[in-house]
Amino acid sequence: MTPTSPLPPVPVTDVFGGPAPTLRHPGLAAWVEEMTALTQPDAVVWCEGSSAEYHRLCDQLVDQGTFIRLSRPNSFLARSTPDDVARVEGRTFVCPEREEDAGPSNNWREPAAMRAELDDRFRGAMTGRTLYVVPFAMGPIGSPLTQIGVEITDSPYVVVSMHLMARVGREALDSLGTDGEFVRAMHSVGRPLIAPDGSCRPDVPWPSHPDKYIVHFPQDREIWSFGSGYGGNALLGKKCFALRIASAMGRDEGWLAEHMLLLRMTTPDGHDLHLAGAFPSACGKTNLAMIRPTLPGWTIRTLGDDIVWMRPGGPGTDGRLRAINPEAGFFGVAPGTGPDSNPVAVEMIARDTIFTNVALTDDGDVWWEGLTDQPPAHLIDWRGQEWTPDCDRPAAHPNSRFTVSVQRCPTLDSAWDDPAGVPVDIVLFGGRRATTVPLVAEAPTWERAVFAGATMASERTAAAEGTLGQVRRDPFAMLPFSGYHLADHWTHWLALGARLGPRRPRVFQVNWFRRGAAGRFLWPGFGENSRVLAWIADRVLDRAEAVETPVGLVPAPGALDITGLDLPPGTLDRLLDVDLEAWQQEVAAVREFFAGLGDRVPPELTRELDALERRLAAR
Ligand SMILES: Nc1nc2c(ncn2[C@@H]2O[C@H](COP(=O)(O)OP(=O)(O)OP(=O)(O)O)[C@@H](O)[C@H]2O)c(=O)[nH]1
Ligand SMILES: O=C([O-])CC(=O)C(=O)O
Ligand SMILES: [Mn+2]
Repeated sequence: MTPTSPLPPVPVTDVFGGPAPTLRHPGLAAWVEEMTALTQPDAVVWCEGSSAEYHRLCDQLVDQGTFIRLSRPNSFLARSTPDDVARVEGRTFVCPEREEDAGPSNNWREPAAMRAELDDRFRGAMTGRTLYVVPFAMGPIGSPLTQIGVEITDSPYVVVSMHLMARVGREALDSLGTDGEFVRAMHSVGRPLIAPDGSCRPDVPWPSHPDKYIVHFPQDREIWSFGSGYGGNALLGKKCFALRIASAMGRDEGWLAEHMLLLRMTTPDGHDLHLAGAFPSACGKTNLAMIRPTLPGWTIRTLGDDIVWMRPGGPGTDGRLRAINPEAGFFGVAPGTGPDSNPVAVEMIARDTIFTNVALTDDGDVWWEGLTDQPPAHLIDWRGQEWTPDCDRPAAHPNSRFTVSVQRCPTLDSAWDDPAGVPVDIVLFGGRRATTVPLVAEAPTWERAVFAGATMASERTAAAEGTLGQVRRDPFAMLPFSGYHLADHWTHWLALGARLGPRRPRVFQVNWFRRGAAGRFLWPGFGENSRVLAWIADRVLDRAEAVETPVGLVPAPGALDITGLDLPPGTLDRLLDVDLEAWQQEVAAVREFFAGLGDRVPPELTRELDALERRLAAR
């Protein structure tokens, strides 16, 4: 090695070149210094989360070609490179000390070996760039459920996205005090502007690196993300912290971090019920969270669309599960979002929104499949290429997204920022299944509820790399997001149910995606899902009829309100049908799945599987 002269001091400022905030937390200061020495940026900028900071960085992103300013107010389009459009599950690692604690669903490496590899990747990774320090809170400041994180990143796109998705800045920093605990979230796009031979190279609109690493050390509450600028890989408050790290914290501390939407529904006679629903990626959480009910008299208010943290209420509460949405923004799927399917979202994203990988119209606005029935005659597609309707390719990437603050949501519930959270009355498990799973079924016991969550399966979507349409087991919609062994997660749910006793939420399985012979969806979905929610609410309020099936309680004839729906005769029967042969195959698939998880599967769930098999045989 050639001897190196000591590095010149790196300027440390705020985003305008003014003084950085005075820091009272020596542990945080030391970590930032250590990361600066490792990655060798030209400058260090501390973020305070102000709107002036947001606008400054957006202007900078426009200047450097990452953002295109749109005609809708204060909105921007970013186009990623074609190899950086979704989460990379194959390059995502969960690295506790012992491999068996990560479980077979997670990629694992021995932590010291992984740290050495990351050290190599991050050494000098930010040369020529600015290192941003982004303190953020997940959850309302001052809530017992809230956790603090600090993301270090060399991507201003990530900084502005974090502004929208989390509570960034001063308050988060202050709530750390002098020695508060925080999650260390280290991110680099992995494209230094000074090559190893010392030569400079120009920046590109979407810097990234072909070898990506999304690494979690749950025991150290630490995340290292390298090579990607895409949402789930780079906005580290979201999947990495609020699900993978937080689920491990919850296991240790008796709470839950789940891939769920959160809403409040009010019945026509004024009952308020809170619902938390787990659906895999791109299976309808955002849509359900913002549903505009077609049934008269029902109101839905939005609390969250992707992540819920919940714990049994502490002293002075009613002992039920209390839930918060730890995020402060929505990172939603664009395709399929239109005035008919999700009018609330369409209104929400009319301004102040960052779009990624959608198409650009000739008048400087955005378009994607499903926004309008007829596509515009000419577009620039998500790759920046000319597009006309006769092109044989989508104009927007199937996983193109909008990023927007919750404040823009027209149906936002007033309690979304309540430090106490909301009580959970109902838990929903949903998936995308063309066959087998009925439109709705209630789990009659807690064991059967946990069994329903543990055996969820769904067709693969564009939200992650992989083959679309293939059915895979996705327990609790957490397969790609659990920070520990999946089967331990089920044990945790069983224990929590025992602790809650009669204050447990009621649990229902739903499937909006069952298809008929012609391959078309049998159920109209979207706003019409309010009919299913109404039956669920009335079950909880003890005023809706159900009939038993081997797979749970389904609406009795006439109990699900379908008045005014244009359903061909027999459709509801097919939607609620329990196909014995399909369920026998399901039992076999679950048995194989359980076998792959070894002896960590709780015996309660193996007993439930046997019981299901017996109920099917008895039919
Ligand atoms: N047929 C049908 N499609 C739906 C329904 N709800 C949502 N979708 C479609 O499913 C896709 C994903 O919906 P989202 O609500 O964005 O899914 P999500 O679970 O929030 O996705 P992530 O943000 O990846 O976690 C969109 O293309 C929707 O149009 C429904 O009730 N019926
Ligand atoms: O995390 C992401 O990239 C988007 C998302 O919500 C999911 O995939 O569930
Ligand atoms: Mn999601």
